Amino acid sequence: MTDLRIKSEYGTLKSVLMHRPGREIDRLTPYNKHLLLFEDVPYLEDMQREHDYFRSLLTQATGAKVYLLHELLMEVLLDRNLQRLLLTEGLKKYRLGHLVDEFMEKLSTSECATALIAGIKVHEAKRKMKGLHLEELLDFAYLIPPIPNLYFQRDTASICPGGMLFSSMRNEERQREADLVRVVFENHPHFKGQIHRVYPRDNQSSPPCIEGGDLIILSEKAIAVGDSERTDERAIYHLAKQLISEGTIERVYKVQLPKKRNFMHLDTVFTILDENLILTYPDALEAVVQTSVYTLKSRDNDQVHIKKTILQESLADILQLEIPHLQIIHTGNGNPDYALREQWFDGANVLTIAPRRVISYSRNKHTNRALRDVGVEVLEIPSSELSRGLGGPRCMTMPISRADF
Ligand SMILES: NC(=[NH2+])NCCC[C@H](N)C(=O)O
Repeated sequence: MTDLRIKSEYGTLKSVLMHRPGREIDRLTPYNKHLLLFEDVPYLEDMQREHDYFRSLLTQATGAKVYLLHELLMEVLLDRNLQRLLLTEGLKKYRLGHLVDEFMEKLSTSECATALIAGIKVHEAKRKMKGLHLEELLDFAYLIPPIPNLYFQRDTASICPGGMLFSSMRNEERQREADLVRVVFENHPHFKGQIHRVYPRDNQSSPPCIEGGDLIILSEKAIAVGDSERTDERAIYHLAKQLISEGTIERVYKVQLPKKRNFMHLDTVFTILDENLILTYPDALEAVVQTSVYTLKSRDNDQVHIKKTILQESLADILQLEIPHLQIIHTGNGNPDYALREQWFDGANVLTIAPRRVISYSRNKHTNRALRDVGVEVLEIPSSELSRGLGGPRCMTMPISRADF
Protein backbone atom coordinates (compact mmCIF):
# COMPACT_ATOMS: atom_id res chain seq x y z
CA MET A 1 0.00 0.00 0.00
CA THR A 2 1.37 3.43 -0.86
CA ASP A 3 1.41 6.45 1.45
CA LEU A 4 -1.02 9.30 1.04
CA ARG A 5 0.79 12.08 -0.81
CA ILE A 6 -0.41 15.00 -2.88
CA LYS A 7 1.85 16.59 -5.46
CA SER A 8 -0.04 19.74 -6.42
CA GLU A 9 -2.84 22.11 -5.46
CA TYR A 10 -4.58 21.68 -8.83
CA GLY A 11 -4.54 18.00 -9.90
CA THR A 12 -8.13 16.72 -10.31
CA LEU A 13 -9.54 15.90 -6.89
CA LYS A 14 -9.95 12.18 -6.30
CA SER A 15 -10.89 12.12 -2.62
CA VAL A 16 -11.46 14.70 0.04
CA LEU A 17 -12.43 14.98 3.69
CA MET A 18 -15.26 17.31 4.75
CA HIS A 19 -17.43 17.81 7.78
CA ARG A 20 -21.12 18.68 7.42
CA PRO A 21 -21.85 21.35 10.03
CA GLY A 22 -24.12 19.99 12.76
CA ARG A 23 -25.40 20.80 16.23
CA GLU A 24 -22.05 22.24 17.29
CA ILE A 25 -23.05 25.34 15.28
CA ASP A 26 -26.15 25.79 17.43
CA ARG A 27 -23.88 26.23 20.43
CA LEU A 28 -22.71 29.63 19.18
CA THR A 29 -24.14 32.66 20.94
CA PRO A 30 -23.36 36.39 20.71
CA TYR A 31 -21.24 35.93 23.83
CA ASN A 32 -19.05 32.99 22.89
CA LYS A 33 -18.77 33.56 19.14
CA HIS A 34 -15.47 35.43 19.26
CA LEU A 35 -13.87 32.98 21.63
CA LEU A 36 -14.93 30.26 19.22
CA LEU A 37 -13.53 32.24 16.24
CA PHE A 38 -16.83 33.11 14.58
CA GLU A 39 -17.97 36.49 13.33
CA ASP A 40 -21.64 35.80 13.74
CA VAL A 41 -24.21 33.25 14.86
CA PRO A 42 -25.13 31.15 11.80
CA TYR A 43 -28.50 29.60 11.02
CA LEU A 44 -27.67 25.90 11.00
CA GLU A 45 -30.35 24.56 8.65
CA ASP A 46 -29.39 26.98 5.86
CA MET A 47 -25.74 26.35 6.53
CA GLN A 48 -26.34 22.62 6.04
CA ARG A 49 -28.23 23.29 2.81
CA GLU A 50 -25.30 25.34 1.53
CA HIS A 51 -22.83 22.68 2.59
CA ASP A 52 -24.87 19.90 0.95
CA TYR A 53 -24.95 21.92 -2.26
CA PHE A 54 -21.17 22.38 -2.09
CA ARG A 55 -20.60 18.69 -1.53
CA SER A 56 -22.86 17.49 -4.32
CA LEU A 57 -21.42 20.04 -6.77
CA LEU A 58 -17.94 18.84 -5.95
CA THR A 59 -18.90 15.20 -6.45
CA GLN A 60 -20.76 15.84 -9.69
CA ALA A 61 -17.99 17.97 -11.15
CA THR A 62 -15.10 15.64 -10.32
CA GLY A 63 -16.48 12.25 -9.32
CA ALA A 64 -14.33 12.62 -6.19
CA LYS A 65 -15.07 10.52 -3.14
CA VAL A 66 -16.15 12.73 -0.25
CA TYR A 67 -15.42 11.26 3.17
CA LEU A 68 -17.48 12.76 5.98
CA LEU A 69 -15.65 13.09 9.25
CA HIS A 70 -18.67 12.28 11.40
CA GLU A 71 -19.13 8.91 9.66
CA LEU A 72 -15.45 8.01 9.89
CA LEU A 73 -15.46 8.98 13.54
CA MET A 74 -18.44 6.74 14.33
CA GLU A 75 -16.58 3.81 12.79
CA VAL A 76 -13.43 4.55 14.75
CA LEU A 77 -15.38 4.87 18.01
CA LEU A 78 -16.40 1.22 17.78
CA ASP A 79 -12.91 0.59 19.15
CA ARG A 80 -13.40 1.01 22.91
CA ASN A 81 -9.82 2.09 23.51
CA LEU A 82 -10.12 4.91 21.01
CA GLN A 83 -13.49 5.87 22.42
CA ARG A 84 -11.91 6.09 25.86
CA LEU A 85 -9.01 8.15 24.54
CA LEU A 86 -11.21 10.70 22.78
CA LEU A 87 -13.75 11.01 25.58
CA THR A 88 -10.95 11.51 28.10
CA GLU A 89 -9.49 14.28 25.90
CA GLY A 90 -12.90 15.90 25.63
CA LEU A 91 -13.58 15.77 29.36
CA LYS A 92 -10.11 17.07 30.18
CA LYS A 93 -10.85 20.73 29.56
CA TYR A 94 -12.99 20.91 32.71
CA ARG A 95 -11.01 18.24 34.58
CA LEU A 96 -13.83 15.73 34.39
CA GLY A 97 -11.79 12.78 33.17
CA HIS A 98 -13.13 10.68 36.05
CA LEU A 99 -16.53 10.54 34.28
CA VAL A 100 -15.17 8.60 31.34
CA ASP A 101 -16.33 5.14 32.46
CA GLU A 102 -19.88 6.33 33.00
CA PHE A 103 -19.91 8.03 29.62
CA MET A 104 -18.72 4.84 27.95
CA GLU A 105 -21.23 2.72 29.72
CA LYS A 106 -24.25 4.93 29.12
CA LEU A 107 -23.75 6.59 25.72
CA SER A 108 -24.25 4.83 22.38
CA THR A 109 -21.52 5.22 19.76
CA SER A 110 -23.56 7.80 17.95
CA GLU A 111 -24.28 9.78 21.13
CA CYS A 112 -20.62 9.64 21.90
CA ALA A 113 -19.70 11.05 18.45
CA THR A 114 -22.25 13.84 18.93
CA ALA A 115 -20.93 14.66 22.40
CA LEU A 116 -17.39 14.87 21.03
CA ILE A 117 -18.37 17.29 18.25
CA ALA A 118 -21.38 19.25 19.52
CA GLY A 119 -20.23 19.08 23.13
CA ILE A 120 -22.48 18.07 26.00
CA LYS A 121 -23.97 20.15 28.78
CA VAL A 122 -24.77 19.08 32.32
CA HIS A 123 -28.56 19.06 31.83
CA GLU A 124 -28.20 16.99 28.63
CA ALA A 125 -25.91 14.51 30.36
CA LYS A 126 -28.33 14.19 33.28
CA ARG A 127 -31.14 13.38 30.86
CA LYS A 128 -29.14 10.83 28.89
CA MET A 129 -27.22 9.23 31.73
CA LYS A 130 -29.40 8.54 34.71
CA GLY A 131 -27.56 8.42 37.99
CA LEU A 132 -24.61 10.57 36.88
CA HIS A 133 -23.41 12.55 39.91
CA LEU A 134 -23.23 16.14 38.74
CA GLU A 135 -25.09 17.94 41.52
CA GLU A 136 -22.43 20.55 42.08
CA LEU A 137 -22.35 21.61 38.39
CA LEU A 138 -24.58 24.23 36.79
CA ASP A 139 -27.10 22.79 34.36
CA PHE A 140 -25.94 24.92 31.44
CA ALA A 141 -22.21 24.32 31.91
CA TYR A 142 -20.34 22.17 29.42
CA LEU A 143 -18.87 18.82 30.35
CA ILE A 144 -17.31 18.58 26.90
CA PRO A 145 -17.04 21.84 24.91
CA PRO A 146 -18.30 22.03 21.29
CA ILE A 147 -15.98 22.37 18.26
CA PRO A 148 -17.93 24.52 15.76
CA ASN A 149 -14.93 25.16 13.48
CA LEU A 150 -14.82 21.49 12.53
CA TYR A 151 -16.27 22.24 9.09
CA PHE A 152 -12.96 23.94 8.25
CA GLN A 153 -11.33 20.59 7.61
CA ARG A 154 -8.35 22.14 5.84
CA ASP A 155 -6.87 23.31 9.08
CA THR A 156 -6.72 20.04 11.00
CA ALA A 157 -4.17 18.27 8.81
CA SER A 158 -2.49 18.53 5.44
CA ILE A 159 -1.13 16.10 2.87
CA CYS A 160 1.85 17.27 0.79
CA PRO A 161 4.40 15.60 -1.53
CA GLY A 162 6.40 14.47 1.51
CA GLY A 163 3.56 12.91 3.52
CA MET A 164 0.98 13.97 6.09
CA LEU A 165 1.09 16.69 8.72
CA PHE A 166 -1.21 16.70 11.73
CA SER A 167 -1.88 20.19 12.97
CA SER A 168 -1.09 21.57 16.37
CA MET A 169 -3.73 24.28 16.66
CA ARG A 170 -3.07 27.75 18.03
CA ASN A 171 -6.39 27.97 19.81
CA GLU A 172 -7.09 25.45 22.48
CA GLU A 173 -10.72 25.50 21.33
CA ARG A 174 -9.64 23.99 17.99
CA GLN A 175 -7.07 21.42 19.15
CA ARG A 176 -9.63 18.67 19.66
CA GLU A 177 -10.61 18.96 15.99
CA ALA A 178 -7.08 18.04 14.99
CA ASP A 179 -7.00 15.24 17.58
CA LEU A 180 -10.16 13.66 16.12
CA VAL A 181 -8.78 13.82 12.60
CA ARG A 182 -5.48 12.31 13.63
CA VAL A 183 -7.15 9.42 15.44
CA VAL A 184 -9.30 8.79 12.35
CA PHE A 185 -6.34 8.76 9.94
CA GLU A 186 -4.15 6.66 12.17
CA ASN A 187 -6.82 4.07 12.93
CA HIS A 188 -9.60 3.91 10.36
CA PRO A 189 -9.13 0.90 8.03
CA HIS A 190 -9.41 3.21 4.97
CA PHE A 191 -6.25 5.08 5.94
CA LYS A 192 -4.38 3.07 8.55
CA GLY A 193 -0.95 2.08 7.34
CA GLN A 194 -1.04 4.67 4.55
CA ILE A 195 0.18 7.58 6.62
CA HIS A 196 3.71 8.80 6.44
CA ARG A 197 3.66 11.36 9.24
CA VAL A 198 6.00 14.32 8.76
CA TYR A 199 4.70 16.43 11.65
CA PRO A 200 4.81 16.19 14.59
CA ARG A 201 7.76 13.81 14.43
CA ASP A 202 7.54 12.40 17.93
CA ASN A 203 4.66 12.22 20.35
CA GLN A 204 5.49 15.38 22.30
CA SER A 205 2.37 16.67 24.03
CA SER A 206 2.19 20.18 22.62
CA PRO A 207 4.39 20.60 19.56
CA PRO A 208 4.84 24.15 18.15
CA CYS A 209 1.70 25.34 16.38
CA ILE A 210 1.06 24.80 12.71
CA GLU A 211 -2.30 24.71 10.93
CA GLY A 212 -3.16 23.09 7.58
CA GLY A 213 -4.47 26.35 6.09
CA ASP A 214 -0.91 27.67 6.17
CA LEU A 215 0.54 25.04 3.87
CA ILE A 216 0.55 25.47 0.09
CA ILE A 217 2.22 23.08 -2.36
CA LEU A 218 4.18 25.09 -4.93
CA SER A 219 5.62 22.12 -6.81
CA GLU A 220 6.75 18.54 -6.19
CA LYS A 221 9.91 19.98 -4.67
CA ALA A 222 8.72 23.11 -2.90
CA ILE A 223 6.09 24.17 -0.41
CA ALA A 224 5.22 27.51 1.16
CA VAL A 225 4.18 27.77 4.80
CA GLY A 226 2.61 30.83 6.40
CA ASP A 227 4.43 32.11 9.47
CA SER A 228 1.10 33.52 10.57
CA GLU A 229 -1.21 34.27 13.45
CA ARG A 230 -1.64 30.48 13.67
CA THR A 231 1.72 28.94 12.79
CA ASP A 232 5.01 29.22 14.69
CA GLU A 233 8.38 29.67 13.06
CA ARG A 234 9.70 26.69 15.08
CA ALA A 235 7.08 24.40 13.60
CA ILE A 236 8.07 25.46 10.08
CA TYR A 237 11.72 24.74 10.92
CA HIS A 238 10.92 21.22 12.21
CA LEU A 239 8.70 20.47 9.22
CA ALA A 240 11.35 21.78 6.81
CA LYS A 241 14.06 19.72 8.45
CA GLN A 242 11.99 16.57 8.21
CA LEU A 243 10.92 17.07 4.61
CA ILE A 244 14.37 18.13 3.43
CA SER A 245 16.17 15.31 5.22
CA GLU A 246 13.83 12.78 3.66
CA GLY A 247 14.70 14.31 0.28
CA THR A 248 11.14 14.68 -1.02
CA ILE A 249 11.07 18.45 -0.72
CA GLU A 250 14.05 20.70 -1.46
CA ARG A 251 12.70 24.14 -0.59
CA VAL A 252 10.39 25.20 2.21
CA TYR A 253 9.43 28.87 2.00
CA LYS A 254 8.47 30.61 5.20
CA VAL A 255 6.12 33.47 4.41
CA GLN A 256 5.87 35.85 7.33
CA LEU A 257 2.43 37.43 7.53
CA PRO A 258 1.22 40.18 9.85
CA LYS A 259 -0.35 38.43 12.85
CA LYS A 260 -3.84 39.58 11.93
CA ARG A 261 -7.14 37.84 11.68
CA ASN A 262 -7.79 38.83 8.06
CA PHE A 263 -4.56 37.09 6.99
CA MET A 264 -4.98 34.27 9.48
CA HIS A 265 -3.64 31.57 7.14
CA LEU A 266 -1.55 31.67 3.97
CA ASP A 267 -4.52 30.32 2.03
CA THR A 268 -6.36 33.58 2.65
CA VAL A 269 -3.52 35.33 0.81
CA PHE A 270 -3.31 33.19 -2.33
CA THR A 271 -4.40 29.90 -3.85
CA ILE A 272 -3.08 27.99 -6.87
CA LEU A 273 -5.44 27.29 -9.76
CA ASP A 274 -3.20 25.59 -12.30
CA GLU A 275 0.48 24.91 -12.96
CA ASN A 276 1.06 28.59 -13.74
CA LEU A 277 -1.94 30.46 -12.37
CA ILE A 278 -2.63 31.83 -8.90
CA LEU A 279 -5.35 33.95 -7.34
CA THR A 280 -4.35 36.47 -4.72
CA TYR A 281 -5.71 39.23 -2.55
CA PRO A 282 -3.29 42.01 -3.61
CA ASP A 283 -3.18 43.84 -0.24
CA ALA A 284 -2.23 40.62 1.50
CA LEU A 285 0.53 39.89 -0.97
CA GLU A 286 1.92 43.35 -0.28
CA ALA A 287 1.52 42.95 3.48
CA VAL A 288 3.95 40.01 3.57
CA VAL A 289 6.62 41.04 6.05
CA GLN A 290 9.45 38.84 4.81
CA THR A 291 10.00 35.58 2.95
CA SER A 292 12.78 33.10 3.74
CA VAL A 293 13.64 29.72 2.36
CA TYR A 294 14.95 26.59 4.08
CA THR A 295 17.26 24.40 2.00
CA LEU A 296 19.78 21.62 2.60
CA LYS A 297 23.07 22.84 4.09
CA SER A 298 24.92 19.58 4.56
CA ARG A 299 24.32 15.89 4.91
CA ASP A 300 26.93 13.73 6.62
CA ASN A 301 25.99 10.15 7.46
CA ASP A 302 22.61 10.48 9.14
CA GLN A 303 23.13 14.09 10.22
CA VAL A 304 21.24 16.60 8.14
CA HIS A 305 21.60 20.35 8.54
CA ILE A 306 19.35 22.88 6.89
CA LYS A 307 19.88 26.59 6.40
CA LYS A 308 17.55 29.53 6.26
CA THR A 309 18.11 32.27 3.69
CA ILE A 310 16.22 35.53 3.96
CA LEU A 311 15.06 36.55 0.51
CA GLN A 312 15.09 40.16 -0.64
CA GLU A 313 12.53 39.71 -3.43
CA SER A 314 8.81 40.26 -2.93
CA LEU A 315 6.59 37.19 -2.54
CA ALA A 316 5.18 37.83 -6.02
CA ASP A 317 8.71 37.72 -7.49
CA ILE A 318 9.58 34.59 -5.52
CA LEU A 319 6.47 32.85 -6.79
CA GLN A 320 7.39 33.91 -10.34
CA LEU A 321 10.78 32.26 -9.91
CA GLU A 322 9.36 29.09 -8.38
CA ILE A 323 6.47 28.73 -10.86
CA PRO A 324 7.56 29.29 -14.49
CA HIS A 325 5.33 31.56 -16.64
CA LEU A 326 3.19 32.44 -13.63
CA GLN A 327 0.11 34.58 -14.14
CA ILE A 328 -1.36 36.27 -11.07
CA ILE A 329 -5.08 37.09 -10.88
CA HIS A 330 -6.32 39.61 -8.32
CA THR A 331 -9.46 39.24 -6.23
CA GLY A 332 -12.00 42.06 -6.67
CA ASN A 333 -11.17 42.26 -10.40
CA GLY A 334 -8.74 45.16 -9.91
CA ASN A 335 -11.01 47.29 -7.72
CA PRO A 336 -9.58 47.71 -4.18
CA ASP A 337 -12.98 48.27 -2.56
CA TYR A 338 -14.40 45.10 -4.07
CA ALA A 339 -11.22 43.24 -3.16
CA LEU A 340 -11.57 44.34 0.46
CA ARG A 341 -15.25 43.41 0.64
CA GLU A 342 -14.65 40.05 -0.98
CA GLN A 343 -11.66 39.32 1.22
CA TRP A 344 -14.01 39.45 4.19
CA PHE A 345 -15.70 36.46 2.55
CA ASP A 346 -12.44 34.74 1.64
CA GLY A 347 -12.31 35.82 -2.01
CA ALA A 348 -8.86 34.31 -2.53
CA ASN A 349 -9.82 31.06 -0.83
CA VAL A 350 -11.35 29.17 -3.76
CA LEU A 351 -11.09 25.39 -4.00
CA THR A 352 -9.28 24.16 -7.10
CA ILE A 353 -10.98 20.92 -8.13
CA ALA A 354 -8.99 20.43 -11.36
CA PRO A 355 -6.63 22.60 -13.45
CA ARG A 356 -8.42 25.93 -14.06
CA ARG A 357 -11.68 24.67 -12.45
CA VAL A 358 -12.64 26.12 -9.08
CA ILE A 359 -15.47 26.25 -6.59
CA SER A 360 -16.06 29.77 -5.27
CA TYR A 361 -18.65 31.61 -3.18
CA SER A 362 -21.27 33.21 -5.45
CA ARG A 363 -21.13 36.40 -3.36
CA ASN A 364 -17.53 37.05 -4.55
CA LYS A 365 -18.84 38.15 -7.91
CA HIS A 366 -16.00 40.48 -8.93
CA THR A 367 -13.38 37.87 -8.18
CA ASN A 368 -15.40 35.27 -10.08
CA ARG A 369 -15.57 37.59 -13.07
CA ALA A 370 -11.80 38.12 -13.00
CA LEU A 371 -11.34 34.35 -12.98
CA ARG A 372 -13.73 33.76 -15.88
CA ASP A 373 -12.00 36.48 -17.88
CA VAL A 374 -8.84 34.38 -17.96
CA GLY A 375 -10.72 31.20 -18.83
CA VAL A 376 -11.10 29.65 -15.40
CA GLU A 377 -14.31 27.64 -14.97
CA VAL A 378 -16.00 28.94 -11.80
CA LEU A 379 -18.64 26.79 -10.09
CA GLU A 380 -20.51 28.91 -7.57
CA ILE A 381 -21.96 27.95 -4.22
CA PRO A 382 -24.20 29.96 -1.87
CA SER A 383 -22.58 31.12 1.35
CA SER A 384 -24.81 33.32 3.48
CA GLU A 385 -24.24 31.08 6.48
CA LEU A 386 -21.05 29.16 5.66
CA SER A 387 -19.09 32.40 5.38
CA ARG A 388 -19.89 33.51 8.93
CA GLY A 389 -17.07 31.35 10.26
CA LEU A 390 -14.55 33.31 8.13
CA GLY A 391 -13.43 30.61 5.76
CA GLY A 392 -13.96 29.74 2.11
CA PRO A 393 -14.26 26.60 -0.05
CA ARG A 394 -10.56 25.76 0.32
CA CYS A 395 -10.77 25.98 4.10
CA MET A 396 -13.70 23.57 4.15
CA THR A 397 -11.98 20.70 2.34
CA MET A 398 -8.96 18.55 3.07
CA PRO A 399 -7.81 16.81 -0.13
CA ILE A 400 -6.76 13.21 0.48
CA SER A 401 -5.83 12.43 -3.08
CA ARG A 402 -5.48 14.30 -6.38
CA ALA A 403 -4.60 13.07 -9.86
CA ASP A 404 -0.89 13.58 -10.39
CA PHE A 405 -1.39 16.04 -13.25
N1 LIG B 1 -7.76 27.72 6.20
C1 LIG B 1 -8.50 28.73 6.66
N2 LIG B 1 -8.30 29.94 6.17
N3 LIG B 1 -9.39 28.50 7.63
C2 LIG B 1 -10.31 29.43 8.17
C3 LIG B 1 -10.66 29.08 9.57
C4 LIG B 1 -11.68 29.99 10.18
C5 LIG B 1 -11.95 29.70 11.63
N4 LIG B 1 -13.11 30.34 12.13
C6 LIG B 1 -10.77 30.13 12.46
O1 LIG B 1 -10.71 31.29 12.80
O2 LIG B 1 -9.91 29.36 12.79
